This record gives sequence, structure tokens and C-alpha cells, in this order.
Amino acid sequence: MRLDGVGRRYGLRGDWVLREVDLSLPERSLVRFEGANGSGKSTLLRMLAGIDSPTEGRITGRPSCGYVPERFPAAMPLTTRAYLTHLGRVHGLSRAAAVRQAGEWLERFGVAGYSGTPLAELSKGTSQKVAVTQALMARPNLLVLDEAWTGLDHDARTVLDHAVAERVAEGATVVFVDHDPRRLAGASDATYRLDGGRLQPVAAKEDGRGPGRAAGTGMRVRVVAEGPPGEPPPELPGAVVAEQLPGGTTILTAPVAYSDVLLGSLLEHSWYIRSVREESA
Ligand SMILES: Nc1ncnc2c1ncn2[C@@H]1O[C@H](COP(=O)(O)OP(=O)(O)OP(=O)(O)O)[C@@H](O)[C@H]1O
Repeated sequence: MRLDGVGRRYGLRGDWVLREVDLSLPERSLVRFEGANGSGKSTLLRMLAGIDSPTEGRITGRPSCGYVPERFPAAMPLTTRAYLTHLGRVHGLSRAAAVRQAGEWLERFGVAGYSGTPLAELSKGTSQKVAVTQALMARPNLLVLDEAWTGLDHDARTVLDHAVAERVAEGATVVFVDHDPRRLAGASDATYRLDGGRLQPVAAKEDGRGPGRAAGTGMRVRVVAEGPPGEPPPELPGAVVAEQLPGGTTILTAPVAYSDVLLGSLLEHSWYIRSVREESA
């Protein structure tokens, strides 16, 4: 997906919120946008999700998209189940698949008991779980998260972290905004900052990963594993570092958010896991 010369202003004579944004969003990547309040983050994410259009410039190659808006319009006269089934259908799922996916995600978020509850009666956090579910259930190739973790309890935040890792592992582009700098720390493939209407890559630390690529910070998982003889580690998302030792042992480290995906992927490729532990980056 590409943005070329994208600008947005509200009203004919309004100030430009964003100007001359050129950006390439690769598949299989996690991209973070930062910026002060009012710098245009939500404006940019709405255009990425395709629910708002640039005033100038163009956006091309947008894949199927799931979007969690900053504010979830919870005042619809529908039950959770009816709303999610409807949204699943909008995202191209069959009715049966929509019902199944909605059920699975509500279960993962621990709110399956609310499927018959009207949206307007849900607590803020439960509404947010529904908002996140509608974005995830059709396994979109572009996932746009505007402060999607806000209001979620600890377990649900972890579920969402893992869902992000899963989407990236399946080849999707995930873009997110969050005011907590520790959110998915170290997992982003690129970070950009909005300032004065312009988008700039956040200066890379000297980690050799190129402009816009964030250096690893936060907790990481360290996996010692052995693969089938002569086989390199499978392609893995999220800044995985692999060090091959003589004798066939490989040490892999990745942000903790990716630990399930990393272990699942190694097991799927017939790797033998010797040990797993968490360590600070
Ligand atoms: N629908 C709208 N009509 C008019 N102005 C708008 C609209 N939406 C956003 N703006 C203006 O665009 C600017 C950027 O807003 P936006 O919500 O994109 O910022 P943000 O970086 O997401 O802020 P925050 O961190 O507070 O969520 C602000 O000056 C805001 O007032």
C-alpha cells in the first residue's frame, strides 16, 4: 500500500492537518505512528482505513481492512451478536463464519456471556472488546488500530498484542497509534512521527535497520531451539534476531508480544524447543 503526496484539511479554508505524506506500507509489517494530541494521527489512520479521503494526493493498493476507531459508536440498537454478525458479513464472511468468528473472539476476550446484550448496555471495556473483535474477525490484510488498547483490561491487552503478532505473521500490515510508548515495544518494524503536518521516520538508533525502523526495547523472549539439519529458521515477523551456533543450536529473540507466534511457527516447522525465557532488551 502506498501514499503519494497525501494531504488533508477540513473545510475549504481550513489549515492543513497533513501535507505531502509519502509513505510505503509493506506487507508483513507493524508500523507505529506517534505525535502530540491534535497532530493528525487519527486523521491519517482514517484515510489509511479508507473511511476518509485525502484532500490531495492518493492512496493506492489498500488491501482488505479492519479498523478500530478511536471512539466506538456503541449507540446502535443491536445486540453484540447481531452487530458482529452484520459486520462480519460486511467484511465478506458467510453468516456461519461470522457467527463462529464472533463467538471465538468474544470467548478469547472473556466476554462470550455478553453476546445477547444490547450494545448500549455494555461497559466501556466490553464495548472496546467488541470494537476490536469486529476489526479482527475477517483476518484483514490491513489492520488499523487507533488507541485500540485503551479501556481494555490486562488480559484483553495481551490478547490484542497476540492478535497483532498473528496478523503480521500471516502477512498483514498492522498500523497503530497508542499514547503508551511501551505498547508493543520493540516489535514495530517502523515508527513515524507526525509534527507540524509532516510525517517523519523516527530516527533509527544505530541498529543497522535503516530509517524509520525502531530499535528493540522492552521485554523480549529468548528461545533456544534446534531445527532440522541445515534448515534456516522459518520466516518470522517482528524483529526476530536469530543466532546460529555451531552444532545446530539456534538462539532466537523477539519481542514478548511475538512469543506465541514465534514458538508456534518453530513447532510447525518441526523445530525442537530447548528453552524459553523472558529477558529485558
Ligand atoms: N471532522 C473534523 N472536522 C474538523 N476538524 C477536524 C476533524 N477531525 C479532526 N479535526 C482536526 O484535525 C486536527 C488533527 O486531529 P486528529 O484527531 O487527527 O489528531 P490526533 O493526533 O489523532 O489527536 P489525539 O492524540 O488527541 O487523538 C485537529 O486540529 C482536529 O481539530
